[in-house]
Amino acid sequence: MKPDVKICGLSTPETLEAALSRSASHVGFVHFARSPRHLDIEPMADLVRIVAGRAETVIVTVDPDDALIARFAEEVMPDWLQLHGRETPERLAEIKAKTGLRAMKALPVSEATDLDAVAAYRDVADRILLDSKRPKGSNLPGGNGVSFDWTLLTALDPDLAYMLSGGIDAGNVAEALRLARPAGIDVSSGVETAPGIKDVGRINTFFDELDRIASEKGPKP
Ligand SMILES: O=C(O)c1ccccc1N[C@@H]1O[C@H](COP(=O)(O)O)[C@@H](O)[C@H]1O
Repeated sequence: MKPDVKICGLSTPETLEAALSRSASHVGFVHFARSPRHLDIEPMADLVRIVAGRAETVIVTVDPDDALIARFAEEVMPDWLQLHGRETPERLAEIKAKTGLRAMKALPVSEATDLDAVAAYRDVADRILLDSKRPKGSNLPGGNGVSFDWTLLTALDPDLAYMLSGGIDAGNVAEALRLARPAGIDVSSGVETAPGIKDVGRINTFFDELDRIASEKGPKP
């Protein structure tokens, strides 16, 4: 089955259109002040309006308080909140109840035991996102463009439909899909020319590679 493809950290109408025209299943917008991809509520709402149902929309945020989640729900109206902080399973349930939005919980992975956290979240999160752990020296919990050892994921319950992120790009997505078999992949730095600068050419190259992978898997005459 074709994986979901989320292009994250979009901030311009041109790059958003590029992702939509190549049938991204999800498009993501970051609200985190320290991020080079940070968008305030109003510009984020403008981009979500452009999407107009052509893909699922995701706000990426970190430990949001109640006032912020209320603004997301009322002023941006995305389909999903991606929670990339230290939100507990209880807080996740509370955020879902307060907003009525679906929640994707990012869990940081660098070693096998990090996957133990999946059990606590899988019943409350609508999707688990397995991302690389923050590298030393970075002040961002995600969007660092680094990958982790995807062979660790072979130990996961095969029924877990998770998203994979962290340093995925056109050069390694075939290997990511082969080793990790995720239900979806999530890409940000891998389609940028510099942190926060998405590139239409790189977005197209990424989807070209996905098309190539799909054609290799297609039925042989
Ligand atoms: O992109 C950011 O700046 C960011 C900030 C705070 C939390 C998460 C963030 N990004 C998310 O991290 C993953 C992996 O990104 P990458 O492909 O390794 O650059 C992805 O979900 C981003 O949206």
